[in-house]
Amino acid sequence: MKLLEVRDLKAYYFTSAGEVKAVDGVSFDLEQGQVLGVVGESGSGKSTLGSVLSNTMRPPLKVVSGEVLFKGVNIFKMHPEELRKVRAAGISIIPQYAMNALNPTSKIRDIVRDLLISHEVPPDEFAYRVKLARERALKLGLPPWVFDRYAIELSGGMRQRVTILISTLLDPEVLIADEPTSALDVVVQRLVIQYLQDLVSEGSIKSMVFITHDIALVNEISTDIAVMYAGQIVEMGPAEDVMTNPRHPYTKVLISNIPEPGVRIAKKRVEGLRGEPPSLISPPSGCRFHPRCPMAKDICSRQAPPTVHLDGGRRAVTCWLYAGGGEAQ
Ligand SMILES: Nc1ncnc2c1ncn2[C@@H]1O[C@H](COP(=O)(O)OP(=O)(O)OP(=O)(O)O)[C@@H](O)[C@H]1O
Repeated sequence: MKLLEVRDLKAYYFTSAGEVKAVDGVSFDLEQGQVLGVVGESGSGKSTLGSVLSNTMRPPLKVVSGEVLFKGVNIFKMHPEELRKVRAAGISIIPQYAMNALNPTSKIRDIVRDLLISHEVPPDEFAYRVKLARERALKLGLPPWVFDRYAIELSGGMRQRVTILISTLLDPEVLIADEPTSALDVVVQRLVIQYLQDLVSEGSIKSMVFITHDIALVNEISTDIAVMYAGQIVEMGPAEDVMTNPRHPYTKVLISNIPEPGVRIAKKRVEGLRGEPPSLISPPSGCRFHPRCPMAKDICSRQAPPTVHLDGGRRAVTCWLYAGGGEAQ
Protein backbone atom coordinates (compact mmCIF):
# COMPACT_ATOMS: atom_id res chain seq x y z
CA MET A 1 0.00 0.00 0.00
CA LYS A 2 1.30 3.45 -0.93
CA LEU A 3 1.54 5.66 2.14
CA LEU A 4 3.19 8.65 0.48
CA GLU A 5 3.14 9.74 -3.15
CA VAL A 6 5.41 12.68 -3.85
CA ARG A 7 4.84 14.30 -7.22
CA ASP A 8 7.19 16.85 -8.82
CA LEU A 9 7.59 18.66 -5.52
CA LYS A 10 9.20 22.09 -5.57
CA ALA A 11 9.85 24.08 -2.39
CA TYR A 12 11.91 27.27 -2.36
CA TYR A 13 13.23 29.67 0.30
CA PHE A 14 12.23 33.21 -0.71
CA THR A 15 15.19 35.32 0.43
CA SER A 16 16.37 38.86 -0.37
CA ALA A 17 19.21 37.29 -2.39
CA GLY A 18 16.75 35.29 -4.52
CA GLU A 19 14.83 32.01 -4.51
CA VAL A 20 16.82 29.12 -3.04
CA LYS A 21 15.57 26.10 -5.00
CA ALA A 22 16.18 23.64 -2.18
CA VAL A 23 13.70 21.00 -3.39
CA ASP A 24 13.23 21.22 -7.11
CA GLY A 25 11.20 18.51 -8.80
CA VAL A 26 11.31 15.58 -6.38
CA SER A 27 9.07 12.55 -7.00
CA PHE A 28 8.89 9.17 -5.27
CA ASP A 29 6.49 6.72 -3.62
CA LEU A 30 6.80 5.31 -0.13
CA GLU A 31 5.14 1.97 0.51
CA GLN A 32 4.33 0.13 3.70
CA GLY A 33 7.48 -1.58 5.03
CA GLN A 34 9.83 0.70 3.11
CA VAL A 35 12.67 2.63 4.72
CA LEU A 36 13.89 5.21 2.24
CA GLY A 37 17.35 6.51 3.09
CA VAL A 38 17.91 10.02 1.73
CA VAL A 39 21.57 10.81 1.37
CA GLY A 40 23.62 13.65 -0.10
CA GLU A 41 26.08 16.38 0.73
CA SER A 42 25.30 19.17 3.16
CA GLY A 43 23.00 21.71 1.50
CA SER A 44 21.53 19.27 -1.02
CA GLY A 45 18.00 19.83 0.33
CA LYS A 46 17.48 16.77 2.55
CA SER A 47 16.17 18.61 5.62
CA THR A 48 14.05 20.87 3.47
CA LEU A 49 12.46 17.79 1.91
CA GLY A 50 11.83 16.36 5.40
CA SER A 51 10.08 19.49 6.61
CA VAL A 52 7.92 19.65 3.47
CA LEU A 53 6.94 15.96 3.68
CA SER A 54 5.83 16.48 7.27
CA ASN A 55 4.21 19.83 6.40
CA THR A 56 6.22 21.52 9.15
CA MET A 57 7.92 24.10 6.93
CA ARG A 58 8.20 27.71 8.05
CA PRO A 59 8.78 30.97 6.14
CA PRO A 60 10.75 31.83 4.06
CA LEU A 61 10.22 28.25 2.78
CA LYS A 62 7.17 27.76 0.57
CA VAL A 63 5.88 24.92 -1.53
CA VAL A 64 5.85 26.28 -5.07
CA SER A 65 4.25 23.33 -6.85
CA GLY A 66 3.73 19.59 -6.74
CA GLU A 67 1.89 17.32 -4.34
CA VAL A 68 2.48 15.12 -1.32
CA LEU A 69 -0.32 12.58 -1.00
CA PHE A 70 -0.70 10.76 2.31
CA LYS A 71 -2.86 7.70 1.66
CA GLY A 72 -4.18 9.48 -1.41
CA VAL A 73 -4.95 12.86 0.21
CA ASN A 74 -2.88 15.98 -0.57
CA ILE A 75 -1.39 17.15 2.75
CA PHE A 76 -1.17 20.76 1.53
CA LYS A 77 -4.92 20.87 0.97
CA MET A 78 -5.92 19.32 4.29
CA HIS A 79 -8.16 21.20 6.67
CA PRO A 80 -6.13 22.28 9.78
CA GLU A 81 -8.12 19.84 11.93
CA GLU A 82 -7.41 16.97 9.52
CA LEU A 83 -3.73 17.94 9.43
CA ARG A 84 -3.54 17.99 13.22
CA LYS A 85 -4.79 14.39 13.30
CA VAL A 86 -2.32 13.34 10.63
CA ARG A 87 0.59 14.78 12.61
CA ALA A 88 2.14 12.31 15.06
CA ALA A 89 -0.07 9.31 14.23
CA GLY A 90 0.05 9.71 10.44
CA ILE A 91 3.23 11.51 9.44
CA SER A 92 5.59 12.31 12.31
CA ILE A 93 9.00 13.94 12.20
CA ILE A 94 12.09 13.60 14.36
CA PRO A 95 13.43 17.05 13.49
CA GLN A 96 17.07 17.88 12.90
CA TYR A 97 18.58 19.21 16.17
CA ALA A 98 15.95 17.12 18.00
CA MET A 99 17.59 17.91 21.33
CA ASN A 100 16.17 21.46 21.15
CA ALA A 101 12.63 20.46 20.21
CA LEU A 102 11.22 19.96 23.73
CA ASN A 103 9.38 22.60 25.76
CA PRO A 104 11.93 23.41 28.51
CA THR A 105 9.28 24.39 31.05
CA SER A 106 7.38 21.07 31.09
CA LYS A 107 8.32 17.84 32.78
CA ILE A 108 8.78 14.99 30.32
CA ARG A 109 5.77 13.15 31.80
CA ASP A 110 3.62 16.23 31.06
CA ILE A 111 4.96 16.43 27.49
CA VAL A 112 3.90 12.78 27.03
CA ARG A 113 0.50 13.47 28.58
CA ASP A 114 -0.04 16.61 26.48
CA LEU A 115 0.79 14.65 23.32
CA LEU A 116 -1.79 12.00 24.18
CA ILE A 117 -4.42 14.61 25.07
CA SER A 118 -3.81 16.75 22.00
CA HIS A 119 -4.23 13.68 19.81
CA GLU A 120 -7.41 12.66 21.64
CA VAL A 121 -6.10 9.26 22.61
CA PRO A 122 -9.13 7.44 24.09
CA PRO A 123 -9.07 6.71 27.85
CA ASP A 124 -8.60 2.94 27.44
CA GLU A 125 -5.55 3.52 25.24
CA PHE A 126 -4.11 6.31 27.39
CA ALA A 127 -2.64 4.06 30.09
CA TYR A 128 -1.26 1.72 27.42
CA ARG A 129 0.63 4.58 25.72
CA VAL A 130 2.03 5.84 29.04
CA LYS A 131 3.29 2.33 29.79
CA LEU A 132 4.64 2.04 26.26
CA ALA A 133 6.55 5.32 26.78
CA ARG A 134 8.25 3.81 29.83
CA GLU A 135 9.13 0.59 28.01
CA ARG A 136 10.44 2.38 24.97
CA ALA A 137 12.46 4.79 27.13
CA LEU A 138 14.36 1.79 28.48
CA LYS A 139 15.06 0.58 24.94
CA LEU A 140 16.51 3.99 24.20
CA GLY A 141 18.75 3.71 27.26
CA LEU A 142 16.80 6.36 29.19
CA PRO A 143 16.39 5.80 32.94
CA PRO A 144 12.83 5.86 34.39
CA TRP A 145 13.50 9.13 36.25
CA VAL A 146 13.67 11.15 32.99
CA PHE A 147 9.87 11.43 33.14
CA ASP A 148 10.14 13.42 36.39
CA ARG A 149 12.59 15.94 34.96
CA TYR A 150 12.33 19.10 32.90
CA ALA A 151 14.00 19.02 29.49
CA ILE A 152 16.62 21.56 30.64
CA GLU A 153 17.69 19.18 33.39
CA LEU A 154 18.63 16.49 30.86
CA SER A 155 21.80 16.16 28.80
CA GLY A 156 21.60 16.92 25.06
CA GLY A 157 21.79 13.22 24.22
CA MET A 158 18.91 12.42 26.60
CA ARG A 159 16.78 15.25 25.22
CA GLN A 160 17.41 13.96 21.71
CA ARG A 161 16.25 10.46 22.70
CA VAL A 162 13.18 11.85 24.50
CA THR A 163 12.24 13.68 21.28
CA ILE A 164 12.66 10.43 19.36
CA LEU A 165 10.41 8.72 21.93
CA ILE A 166 7.73 11.43 21.63
CA SER A 167 7.87 11.44 17.80
CA THR A 168 7.32 7.69 17.68
CA LEU A 169 4.91 7.16 20.62
CA LEU A 170 1.75 7.18 18.54
CA ASP A 171 3.21 4.68 16.05
CA PRO A 172 3.17 6.91 12.96
CA GLU A 173 2.52 5.38 9.58
CA VAL A 174 5.27 7.53 8.08
CA LEU A 175 8.23 8.58 10.23
CA ILE A 176 10.53 11.27 8.86
CA ALA A 177 13.81 10.91 10.76
CA ASP A 178 16.13 13.84 10.02
CA GLU A 179 19.65 13.00 11.20
CA PRO A 180 18.21 11.32 14.32
CA THR A 181 21.58 10.14 15.58
CA SER A 182 23.66 13.25 14.96
CA ALA A 183 25.49 14.46 18.07
CA LEU A 184 24.99 11.12 19.87
CA ASP A 185 27.93 9.00 20.91
CA VAL A 186 28.49 5.74 19.07
CA VAL A 187 26.94 3.48 21.73
CA VAL A 188 23.76 5.57 21.98
CA GLN A 189 23.65 5.84 18.17
CA ARG A 190 23.45 2.06 17.99
CA LEU A 191 20.58 2.00 20.51
CA VAL A 192 18.63 4.54 18.47
CA ILE A 193 19.19 2.71 15.19
CA GLN A 194 18.15 -0.58 16.79
CA TYR A 195 15.09 1.12 18.29
CA LEU A 196 13.96 2.49 14.92
CA GLN A 197 14.69 -0.79 13.13
CA ASP A 198 12.67 -2.72 15.74
CA LEU A 199 9.69 -0.38 15.41
CA VAL A 200 9.67 -0.86 11.65
CA SER A 201 10.20 -4.63 11.73
CA GLU A 202 7.47 -5.19 14.35
CA GLY A 203 5.15 -3.01 12.22
CA SER A 204 4.60 -0.30 14.85
CA ILE A 205 5.94 2.21 12.35
CA LYS A 206 4.77 1.44 8.84
CA SER A 207 7.45 3.28 6.85
CA MET A 208 10.32 5.70 7.30
CA VAL A 209 12.24 8.38 5.43
CA PHE A 210 15.69 8.35 7.00
CA ILE A 211 17.73 11.47 6.24
CA THR A 212 21.46 11.41 6.85
CA HIS A 213 24.92 12.45 5.69
CA ASP A 214 26.20 9.08 6.78
CA ILE A 215 26.07 6.77 3.77
CA ALA A 216 27.31 3.77 5.75
CA LEU A 217 24.41 4.20 8.17
CA VAL A 218 21.90 4.64 5.37
CA ASN A 219 23.02 1.34 3.91
CA GLU A 220 22.44 -0.38 7.23
CA ILE A 221 18.94 0.84 7.93
CA SER A 222 17.31 1.39 4.53
CA THR A 223 15.44 -0.85 2.14
CA ASP A 224 15.85 1.82 -0.57
CA ILE A 225 18.17 4.75 -1.15
CA ALA A 226 17.53 8.14 -2.77
CA VAL A 227 20.60 10.22 -3.57
CA MET A 228 20.03 13.98 -3.54
CA TYR A 229 22.13 16.50 -5.37
CA ALA A 230 21.36 20.24 -5.48
CA GLY A 231 17.65 19.88 -4.64
CA GLN A 232 16.96 16.90 -6.87
CA ILE A 233 17.00 13.11 -6.58
CA VAL A 234 19.61 11.87 -9.06
CA GLU A 235 19.37 8.15 -8.31
CA MET A 236 16.97 5.91 -6.42
CA GLY A 237 16.66 2.15 -6.02
CA PRO A 238 16.95 -0.82 -3.65
CA ALA A 239 19.64 -0.09 -1.05
CA GLU A 240 21.84 -3.06 -1.80
CA ASP A 241 21.74 -2.51 -5.57
CA VAL A 242 22.57 1.18 -5.24
CA MET A 243 25.45 0.43 -2.88
CA THR A 244 26.96 -2.41 -4.90
CA ASN A 245 26.24 -1.06 -8.36
CA PRO A 246 25.81 2.73 -8.31
CA ARG A 247 24.82 4.12 -11.71
CA HIS A 248 24.86 7.91 -11.44
CA PRO A 249 28.38 9.42 -11.55
CA TYR A 250 27.63 11.35 -8.33
CA THR A 251 26.51 8.19 -6.48
CA LYS A 252 29.65 6.42 -7.72
CA VAL A 253 31.86 9.10 -6.18
CA LEU A 254 29.87 9.11 -2.92
CA ILE A 255 30.09 5.36 -2.54
CA SER A 256 33.74 5.08 -3.46
CA ASN A 257 34.43 7.54 -0.65
CA ILE A 258 32.33 6.03 2.12
CA PRO A 259 33.65 7.67 5.26
CA GLU A 260 33.90 5.87 8.56
CA PRO A 261 30.47 5.50 10.23
CA GLY A 262 29.38 8.71 11.89
CA VAL A 263 31.52 10.96 9.70
CA ARG A 264 29.55 13.57 7.79
CA ILE A 265 30.07 13.60 4.04
CA ALA A 266 30.42 17.37 4.15
CA LYS A 267 33.19 17.24 6.71
CA LYS A 268 35.29 14.80 4.84
CA ARG A 269 35.95 16.31 1.45
CA VAL A 270 34.45 14.06 -1.17
CA GLU A 271 37.56 12.96 -2.98
CA GLY A 272 37.47 12.65 -6.73
CA LEU A 273 34.85 15.37 -6.87
CA ARG A 274 36.08 18.70 -8.12
CA GLY A 275 34.64 22.03 -6.99
CA GLU A 276 31.93 22.85 -4.49
CA PRO A 277 28.18 22.08 -4.46
CA PRO A 278 26.42 24.69 -6.65
CA SER A 279 24.39 27.71 -5.60
CA LEU A 280 20.72 26.82 -5.40
CA ILE A 281 19.74 30.38 -6.26
CA SER A 282 21.18 30.06 -9.75
CA PRO A 283 21.97 26.36 -10.24
CA PRO A 284 23.99 25.23 -13.28
CA SER A 285 22.13 24.85 -16.57
CA GLY A 286 21.27 21.39 -17.85
CA CYS A 287 22.32 18.74 -15.35
CA ARG A 288 23.16 20.44 -12.05
CA PHE A 289 26.03 18.04 -11.51
CA HIS A 290 27.73 18.68 -14.87
CA PRO A 291 30.41 21.15 -13.67
CA ARG A 292 31.73 18.51 -11.25
CA CYS A 293 30.98 15.38 -13.24
CA PRO A 294 33.94 13.31 -14.45
CA MET A 295 31.77 11.88 -17.26
CA ALA A 296 30.04 15.05 -18.48
CA LYS A 297 29.21 15.27 -22.19
CA ASP A 298 28.31 18.26 -24.30
CA ILE A 299 24.57 17.89 -23.83
CA CYS A 300 24.85 17.79 -20.02
CA SER A 301 25.41 21.55 -19.74
CA ARG A 302 22.65 22.36 -22.22
CA GLN A 303 19.67 20.23 -21.30
CA ALA A 304 18.28 18.75 -18.10
CA PRO A 305 18.72 14.95 -18.20
CA PRO A 306 15.79 12.54 -18.37
CA THR A 307 14.99 10.12 -15.57
CA VAL A 308 15.73 6.66 -16.93
CA HIS A 309 14.33 3.49 -15.35
CA LEU A 310 16.72 0.53 -15.28
CA ASP A 311 16.69 -3.00 -13.81
CA GLY A 312 13.08 -3.61 -14.80
CA GLY A 313 11.99 -0.30 -13.29
CA ARG A 314 13.58 -0.88 -9.89
CA ARG A 315 16.25 1.78 -10.42
CA ALA A 316 15.73 5.40 -11.48
CA VAL A 317 18.74 7.42 -12.68
CA THR A 318 18.57 11.01 -13.87
CA CYS A 319 21.55 11.18 -16.20
CA TRP A 320 22.28 11.59 -19.91
CA LEU A 321 24.61 8.56 -19.81
CA TYR A 322 21.55 6.33 -19.67
CA ALA A 323 19.29 8.20 -22.08
CA GLY A 324 17.64 5.75 -24.43
CA GLY A 325 17.74 3.10 -21.71
CA GLY A 326 21.34 2.16 -22.49
CA GLU A 327 24.11 1.56 -20.02
CA ALA A 328 26.88 4.11 -19.47
CA GLN A 329 29.92 3.68 -21.69
N1 LIG B 1 15.97 29.33 6.34
C1 LIG B 1 16.63 29.30 5.18
N2 LIG B 1 16.68 30.39 4.38
C2 LIG B 1 17.32 30.36 3.19
N3 LIG B 1 17.96 29.28 2.69
C3 LIG B 1 17.94 28.17 3.44
C4 LIG B 1 17.28 28.12 4.72
N4 LIG B 1 17.45 26.87 5.22
C5 LIG B 1 18.16 26.17 4.31
N5 LIG B 1 18.46 26.94 3.24
C6 LIG B 1 19.22 26.56 2.04
O1 LIG B 1 18.51 25.51 1.40
C7 LIG B 1 19.42 24.58 0.82
C8 LIG B 1 19.12 23.17 1.32
O2 LIG B 1 19.36 23.14 2.72
P1 LIG B 1 19.02 21.84 3.61
O3 LIG B 1 19.27 22.20 5.04
O4 LIG B 1 17.67 21.35 3.24
O5 LIG B 1 20.12 20.82 3.09
P2 LIG B 1 20.62 19.49 3.78
O6 LIG B 1 20.97 18.58 2.67
O7 LIG B 1 19.63 19.02 4.78
O8 LIG B 1 21.94 19.96 4.51
P3 LIG B 1 22.33 19.73 6.05
O9 LIG B 1 22.39 18.27 6.20
O10 LIG B 1 23.65 20.43 6.19
O11 LIG B 1 21.22 20.34 6.86
C9 LIG B 1 20.83 25.08 1.17
O12 LIG B 1 21.31 25.83 0.08
C10 LIG B 1 20.58 25.98 2.37
O13 LIG B 1 21.55 27.00 2.44
